[in-house]
Amino acid sequence: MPDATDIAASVRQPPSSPSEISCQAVSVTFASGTTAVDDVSLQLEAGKIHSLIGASGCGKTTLLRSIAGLQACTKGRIELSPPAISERGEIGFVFQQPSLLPWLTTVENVMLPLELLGAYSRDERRKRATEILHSVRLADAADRMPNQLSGGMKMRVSIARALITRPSVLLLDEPFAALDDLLREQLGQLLRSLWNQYQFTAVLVTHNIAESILLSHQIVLMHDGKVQQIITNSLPEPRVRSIRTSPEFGRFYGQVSDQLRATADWESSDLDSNARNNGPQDNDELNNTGETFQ
Ligand SMILES: Nc1ncnc2c1ncn2[C@@H]1O[C@H](COP(=O)(O)OP(=O)(O)OP(=O)(O)O)[C@@H](O)[C@H]1O
Repeated sequence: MPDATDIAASVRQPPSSPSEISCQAVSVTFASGTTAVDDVSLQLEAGKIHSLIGASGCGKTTLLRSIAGLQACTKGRIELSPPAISERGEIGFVFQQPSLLPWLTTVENVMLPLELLGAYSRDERRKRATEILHSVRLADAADRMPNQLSGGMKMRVSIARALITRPSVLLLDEPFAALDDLLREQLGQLLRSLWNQYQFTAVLVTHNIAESILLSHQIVLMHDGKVQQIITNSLPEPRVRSIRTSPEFGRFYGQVSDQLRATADWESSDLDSNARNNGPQDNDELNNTGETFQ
């Protein structure tokens, strides 16, 4: 474990390049006996966005927490190359709840990780936080308290806070699940532009098929703690909104949707057969919202 001086010094270095994440035969079994992750081997390419998608309880969050080092693996190992260490702010984590400290202003919340790491002077921390607030388009809200922010603004602060240490890996656990569909889409596009600007490897847990296709380069489908399928998403860049109406998007949508349905607990006839057969381009509602798997 690096000491405090090493940590502060390392944060002052230029940000490291994005890390590749290698999960080798990883299993996580809790004391209750539940095996949440079951012999998962996975290679997540550096500098790309990867989605983990699958039904509720299939082990997505547990795998994400294991990558972050927040959850020990019972078997197997996870390697990040170049290495990234949470304690040095090299792995950013965005939770579903923004959980900002209510007694700090927006900019102070964003500065907090640097403060905890003892990195930079207070002025430099504020300068860096202000720059990131610009990137998430919240510069005007720097001095507001969290209770003066909307849900979407709070999430943008939470993302800014995760990026302030310039992590080489950004892990996001259903960050947009509590937001309405339009906001969700806007924040997805913001995540894409931040990824362009800051160049990290991202792993995004989501229940939303359209979101996983629009945002990520690789879609990892999980079922019962296992990786069921890995889909490389070759949709062109940039991922502008109009891609949602392209035949390629529809094909990927059908592929992910069919695979998830094949292992879902409920009958596929409970869902809109039009969406299943034709993908989202022929379905106004899906075009607007994206189908979610719970
Ligand atoms: N700390 C824990 N102790 C015991 N069991 C746990 C713990 N955390 C998760 N589990 C169990 O492990 C399994 C996988 O949970 P996990 O949260 O990883 O799934 P998930 O795919 O992220 O689900 P969701 O989409 O609903 O968030 C579930 O059966 C869950 O109940």
